Amino acid sequence: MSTTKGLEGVVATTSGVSSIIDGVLTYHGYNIDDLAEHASFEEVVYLLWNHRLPNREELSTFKKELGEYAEVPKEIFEQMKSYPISKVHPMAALRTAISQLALFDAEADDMGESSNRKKALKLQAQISTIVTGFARIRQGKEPLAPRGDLGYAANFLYMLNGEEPDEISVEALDKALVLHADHELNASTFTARVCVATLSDMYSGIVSAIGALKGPLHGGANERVMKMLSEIGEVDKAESYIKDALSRKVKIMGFGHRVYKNGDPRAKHLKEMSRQLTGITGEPKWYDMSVKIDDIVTNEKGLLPNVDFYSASVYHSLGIEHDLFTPIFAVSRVSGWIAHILEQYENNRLIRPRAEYTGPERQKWVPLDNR
Ligand SMILES: CC(=O)SCCNC(=O)CCNC(=O)[C@H](O)C(C)(C)COP(=O)(O)OP(=O)(O)OC[C@H]1O[C@@H](n2cnc3c(N)ncnc32)[C@H](O)[C@@H]1OP(=O)(O)O
Ligand SMILES: O=C([O-])CC(=O)C(=O)O
Repeated sequence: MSTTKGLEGVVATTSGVSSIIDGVLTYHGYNIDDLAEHASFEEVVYLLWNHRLPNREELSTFKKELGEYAEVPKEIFEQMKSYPISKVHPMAALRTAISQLALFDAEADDMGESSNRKKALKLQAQISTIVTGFARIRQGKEPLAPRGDLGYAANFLYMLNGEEPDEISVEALDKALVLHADHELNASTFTARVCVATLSDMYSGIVSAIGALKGPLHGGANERVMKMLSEIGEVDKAESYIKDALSRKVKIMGFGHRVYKNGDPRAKHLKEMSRQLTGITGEPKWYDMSVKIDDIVTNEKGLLPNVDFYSASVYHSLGIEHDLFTPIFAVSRVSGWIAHILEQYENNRLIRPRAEYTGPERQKWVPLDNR
């Protein structure tokens, strides 16, 4: 048996959802640069689930459906109020709430195609209500009912802040959601596929994926990037901070990637958004500091920023609390997880690789009293 640590380079499935070929990312064949420029998040979700772009009427129906399903059972919020809320990370709250959501869905274990499609809509619509509801509850406020007349990104910001967002914020969040929606067989998507390949239900797949996304080597990196920027505080302190961290072999969050060795194509879009938004908020130091760190890490280690690096200063500029960065990643990525779960169900086989045994052999049983 041969092993590849971390399954690097191992092709574990076929997929028609998204591709990374020669450093180019596509969702169902559409280049991420085109989608970032032209597509709304709802169009991207439709594309990922239906393998084609919607026409005007289909898009309008799809948006309406997302609006109709966005309300969550009141018990979800009642339960949140009983969490030890000051100590609960929003990703942990999200993981629990999505699991709880399944209890209120009579069709949770129905594997029929139309039932799965309905669950997909519910999950995509309700994850936004859950993340924003938790953010409000921990501030002592009541969650807000979703507004079906707003688009997905606008409704998220409305439910978070309690006021209609400005156009620039909506556009920025919408683009960030587009950029995070899917990414081939990343760790959380693989987790979701492994889970549902046992023919477990969609909610279980999403709960598993949230657990994987939460880790700092994956989606959890964006919050840590902002922690690092905040610790550095000023642009002229960046160089000594980063060089010191590198000399101590500390990983710089938001850099490096298992697949991209010549740069993550999403990073340039987020970099430009960071430049614009930090200019608008009058806090260009976050962008300047990020660029400085980018230069140092590239020069010192040859590592380039991934999607998590500039998204930190983008979300910060939108006034979003730092521990909500990864939940927002989940709000977007649930679309990709669902697309992969549907694809897995369509052509399923249990995912069960092997492990090369490295433990001791021929051990002799020792009775309890003799140990
Ligand atoms: C949405 C996403 O999930 S994007 C990724 C988000 N995660 C991060 O930003 C966390 C920081 N980055 C990392 O930890 C890694 O680059 C990962 C997890 C993204 C990729 O991991 P792998 O492909 O396993 O690369 P691996 O960790 O083996 O790194 C190879 C070498 O580069 C170094 N390296 C990789 N990333 C970094 C980093 N961010 N800072 C410093 N050194 C790094 C490693 O220490 C290792 O060095 P060594 O060979 O001297 O031991
Ligand atoms: O693909 C990966 O390994 C991580 C990543 O960039 C993502 O999930 O967006």
